Amino acid sequence: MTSAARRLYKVLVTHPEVPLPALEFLRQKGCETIVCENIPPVRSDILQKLPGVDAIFWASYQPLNGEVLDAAGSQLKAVSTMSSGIDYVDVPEFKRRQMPLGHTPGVVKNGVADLAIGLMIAAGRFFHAGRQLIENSKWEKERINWLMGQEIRDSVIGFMGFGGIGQAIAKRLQCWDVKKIIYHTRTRRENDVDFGAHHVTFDELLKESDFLVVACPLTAETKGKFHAEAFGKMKKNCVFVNVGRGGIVDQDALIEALKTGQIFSAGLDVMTPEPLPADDPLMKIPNCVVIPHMGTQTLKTTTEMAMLAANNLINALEGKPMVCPAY
Ligand SMILES: O=CC(=O)O
Repeated sequence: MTSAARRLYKVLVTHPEVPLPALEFLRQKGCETIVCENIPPVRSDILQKLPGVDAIFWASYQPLNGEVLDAAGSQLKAVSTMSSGIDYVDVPEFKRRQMPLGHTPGVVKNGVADLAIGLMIAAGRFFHAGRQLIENSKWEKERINWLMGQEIRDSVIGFMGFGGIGQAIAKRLQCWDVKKIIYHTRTRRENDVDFGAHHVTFDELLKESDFLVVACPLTAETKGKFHAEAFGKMKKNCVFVNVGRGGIVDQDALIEALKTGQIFSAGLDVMTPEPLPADDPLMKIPNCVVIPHMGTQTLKTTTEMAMLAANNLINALEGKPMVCPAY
């Protein structure tokens, strides 16, 4: 097909910071890109730019639902998020309309795994409490029994979820002299032997883990899964890390478990709400390390995510299956 005869697809990109290689790729493939200018994206602006587009590159955690699809119109052919988690997407509505939907799992695993290990260490070794003591001029001299943390060595590492992220963490831990790796998922992962990991029930996960890492998506099944009763079953030395989604945890119950010493400490990249207000009770707990949902925040990972989202769209526009369909 000559370039003159080639159909020019319009792609709305909802965020101006989408890495350039992805925009260049879309343009090379013959797409006109309409890039929203607001940071953070403004919904009314997105809705106003949507009519007539062929595809949507959704780089936002705002609800992606029927309103968006209606605003685009019947010529819309494909949507991809630039995220692994799609808890903000009305997937049943996409299914009902048979609208191709892509997302970007897989490529997020390395960035998130590095960060999860950082949180295991930061929470297990009281980075936040230590910093607070310095800030409050309470650095105690000549102490031995002070800020005593948990080591990863000789620990049972438990994963809630054992997909790409959990496995990337387990891979990194192979040289860490851990005692055992266990995980809970609905069904056993066939490749768990590659990581020396053992499938366990949810109760066993709670009762046996010295470090418990939440690395699963937020779904109807996982929502609020870590509640008071669950924290009550955990070991007192348990370091709880969440790189999944805040909604998987009953945050009040977590705060209580941390305050009462029911568990040892927590490291959270995700929480409720996001952004977390500075005066949230979570911020006042010394044995809790809180960081602002930055698991994928490296240039390498965000570029890979953007490229994957762009490839999802191009495939769908060319009538092929998306690289990573969300359903
Ligand atoms: O949280 C990050 C993602 O879902 O990609």
